[in-house]
Amino acid sequence: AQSHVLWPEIDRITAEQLHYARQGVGEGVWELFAEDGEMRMYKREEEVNGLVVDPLKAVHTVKGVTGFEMCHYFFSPDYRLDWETTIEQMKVLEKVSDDTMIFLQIHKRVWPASQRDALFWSHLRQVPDSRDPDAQNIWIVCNHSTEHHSAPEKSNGKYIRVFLTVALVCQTMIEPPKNGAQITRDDLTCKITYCSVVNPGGWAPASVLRAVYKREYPKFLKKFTHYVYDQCKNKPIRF
Ligand SMILES: CCCCCc1ccc(-c2ccc(S(=O)(=O)CCO)cc2)cc1CCc1ccccn1
Repeated sequence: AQSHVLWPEIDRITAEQLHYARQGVGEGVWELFAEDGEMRMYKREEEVNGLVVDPLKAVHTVKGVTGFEMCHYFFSPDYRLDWETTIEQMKVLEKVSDDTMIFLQIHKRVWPASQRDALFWSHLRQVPDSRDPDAQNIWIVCNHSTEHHSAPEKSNGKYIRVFLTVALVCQTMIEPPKNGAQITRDDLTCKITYCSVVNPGGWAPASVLRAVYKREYPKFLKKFTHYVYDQCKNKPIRF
């Protein structure tokens, strides 16, 4: 992927999002708006040109899966329609490399707003932890809006294009069994940070957008994490 024209942007945005995900929710004005078991979901209320673009940050802890497994199921197109309930269609426009693809997604219409689509590159990467060099247990998927010749903005003008930056950062914690036995899924914990900023791209009532985010994001993260647990529970562990 290093040769692709997008590579410098992918490298920069992925590094930025990793740094942003690591910032605690203590700083700044994060408002807790949803809790469910170990999941905590925060938002900041922000508007750009009168459009709601509330940044979202969720933290969650899921036992029994690794960070790689969580990021793999988030990245791979093969499973997306199993857990993403807000999309009508999904297409891989370009496979840049094994760890980088360009997606076009048509999202379900949220009445009374117009229907949206999202065009973004998606990049999966294992990151060495700068603070703990031998920690090989952090994975990130970064999704960021992009252009693409086969999905021009004005192709049919049927959908308003959203602009998004999303990061899923997952860290595997292992509680080694006392008796030196082999690691099982009971010894695994995945610490998740999910960050997203979605600019709706065109006008949508602030009240509608905030209601959608409040309803959809907790549902999405809960459904996604349960889906990955169920997919992995009877399979060999993949780090
Ligand atoms: C009037 C509504 C305008 C915004 C509609 C919209 C469009 C796109 C997105 C969205 C959200 C998450 C991703 S992802 O994390 O990369 C996973 C891959 O799909 C990509 C796109 C969101 C939303 C807002 C509605 C909504 C909120 C949470 C979840 C789903 N939908």
